[in-house]
Amino acid sequence: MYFFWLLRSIRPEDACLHDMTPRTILILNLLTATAAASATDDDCELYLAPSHLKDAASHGFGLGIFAGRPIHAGELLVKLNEVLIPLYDSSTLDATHPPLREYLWPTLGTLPELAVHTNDRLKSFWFGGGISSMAPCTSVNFNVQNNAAGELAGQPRWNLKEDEVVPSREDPRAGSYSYRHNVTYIAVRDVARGEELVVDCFDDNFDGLSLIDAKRRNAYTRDDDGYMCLDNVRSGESQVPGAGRGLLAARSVSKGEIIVSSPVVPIHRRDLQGDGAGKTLSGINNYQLMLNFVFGHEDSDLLLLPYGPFVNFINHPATGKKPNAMIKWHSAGDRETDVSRRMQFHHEELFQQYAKAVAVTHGKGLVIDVLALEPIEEGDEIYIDYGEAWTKAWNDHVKRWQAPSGASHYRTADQWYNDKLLNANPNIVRTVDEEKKDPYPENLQTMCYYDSDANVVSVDEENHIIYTYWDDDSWPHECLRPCKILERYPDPEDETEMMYTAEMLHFEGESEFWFCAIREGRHISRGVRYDGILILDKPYTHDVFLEQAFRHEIGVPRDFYPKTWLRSKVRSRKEDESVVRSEDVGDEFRRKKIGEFLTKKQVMMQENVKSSRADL
Ligand SMILES: C[S@@+](CC[C@H](N)C(=O)[O-])C[C@H]1O[C@@H](n2cnc3c(N)ncnc32)[C@H](O)[C@@H]1O
Repeated sequence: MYFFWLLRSIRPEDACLHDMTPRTILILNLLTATAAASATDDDCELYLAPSHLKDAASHGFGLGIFAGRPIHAGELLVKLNEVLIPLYDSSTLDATHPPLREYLWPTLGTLPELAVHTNDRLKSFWFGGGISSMAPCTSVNFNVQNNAAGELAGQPRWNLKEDEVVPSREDPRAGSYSYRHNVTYIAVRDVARGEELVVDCFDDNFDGLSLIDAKRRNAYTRDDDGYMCLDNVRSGESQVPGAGRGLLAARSVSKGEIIVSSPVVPIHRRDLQGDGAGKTLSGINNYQLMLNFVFGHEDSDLLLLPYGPFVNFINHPATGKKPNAMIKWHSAGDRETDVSRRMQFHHEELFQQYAKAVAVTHGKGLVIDVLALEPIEEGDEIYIDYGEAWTKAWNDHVKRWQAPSGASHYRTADQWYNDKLLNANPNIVRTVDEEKKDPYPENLQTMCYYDSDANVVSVDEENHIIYTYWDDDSWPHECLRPCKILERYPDPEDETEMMYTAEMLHFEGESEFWFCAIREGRHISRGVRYDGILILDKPYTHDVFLEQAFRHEIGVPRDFYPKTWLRSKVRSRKEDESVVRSEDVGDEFRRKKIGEFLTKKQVMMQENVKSSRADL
């Protein structure tokens, strides 16, 4: 049963992983960790370099992530463990299709527990730097797969490692960074040294054949154009009290050395603002949490989101401490390059464009370098100066902060699970009758996975339609909805386990066209196992939705932004005809088409719902 819990998010099509138990995966992880340790000093475990695939397959642009040593099937790429930034109710992103849209993933399917927080479940996304954003994706011939919050590799489902990373709701830091991290990938087959990482997605445009071609190419070496080793850093708990995670040096770095580099994706400031439609962005400054992770300047509407590995972890130093690093634009120097236009990763011509045009330019990368300002020892945290505007905003925020009512008792669902794991009998969910005597905290609700394809098995004496859906081979993880637990009884096949009867409930404002909408009648599921029931935060109750949560971009020095990007300059000058506009950028520079953001099954389900409603 426990094994099933761990494996439940593996889809049937992922045949190679199907054959592996979590135990096998764990053993493989241990074995491969040893292999990694024995790599020679010259080897860089993982590196960035111009992507062969994006060049060959007309599929995106710029840099890719490469294996500097062989990676074995089942190995978890723990090193590249990224912060997960959620975006909620982001209907504007759909309408304008900014470049950022191509770096986002749907929460439904992979992380439905994030989607259930908001009204519009199809408009909530997650962003992760590193592999999630840089690796090309394909539905065939991929070599790594998202580890969906740690489930595949036998890690705890709830991706909080240390409880103290989450601030108390009484603290002004509440909701100011993502509490979710540990976005990792697992190798689904052996990956050769020098091979580019390619992730699993539902994009059919890219058949993966070029991957075979790319595998034949020689591995890059440190001297090659665009090679950037990722071994200098790792993520870990920040040394700034209460600041969450931070970027730590994994080896000593000399003054003047480039610690890590990252491409950035341009975003228009309005794309992180609320459109007034949803409840999500109702705070004092009305911004998505993502604002706290982007670079920007108060005189510009152009924001830059770093999407390379590790860079989203960099903090501002604690009061009284100095930054030991700074960002600068990447420079390839005067070297002649034979890297093609598509593979080029730093398009300085964007400096000649207006902010408005840059913000809608798909596929032309810019790269920043993080430069050491002083010698940095292994284990030291790497800090950059977030700038005066940020520091003032932060200090004002701390002064203004008033803990919301009930803050001292507040626990997120993740924390609640962590507490619960410490107690006996963790696998019991309370029935409605038990809840009357022993309620769950007010901000939490019971939610059940639900299969809209479930078959009616009977109608009970009160005319309730009874469905059963539990099927170990096809985990119905697309649909998650509030439910109440009517009864609990021992599993007839294994008396040590419990089964549940649950009634599915409606979401507030649920659309009848949603493919997870409940069909007619009361929907009561029998035979639900513990794995099918989650205790989750009620919509809009999580710290990330706090009205007064801190929101401010990371400030760049004024001279870091070219004049064309600054608001005052644009206003005071007529548009220059020689300035390149976004229309000049062809479609071939788009990163990837993740199109509908729904899985194929979800699209089919949605169409079925619509056509069956139309027939009525
Ligand atoms: C780009 S993120 C850095 C990564 C972040 N620490 C995390 O765990 O996701 C920026 C956020 O980190 C926190 N932070 C960074 N430097 C800080 C500092 N000196 N003091 C307090 N909070 C800080 C703030 O919440 C800020 O909005």
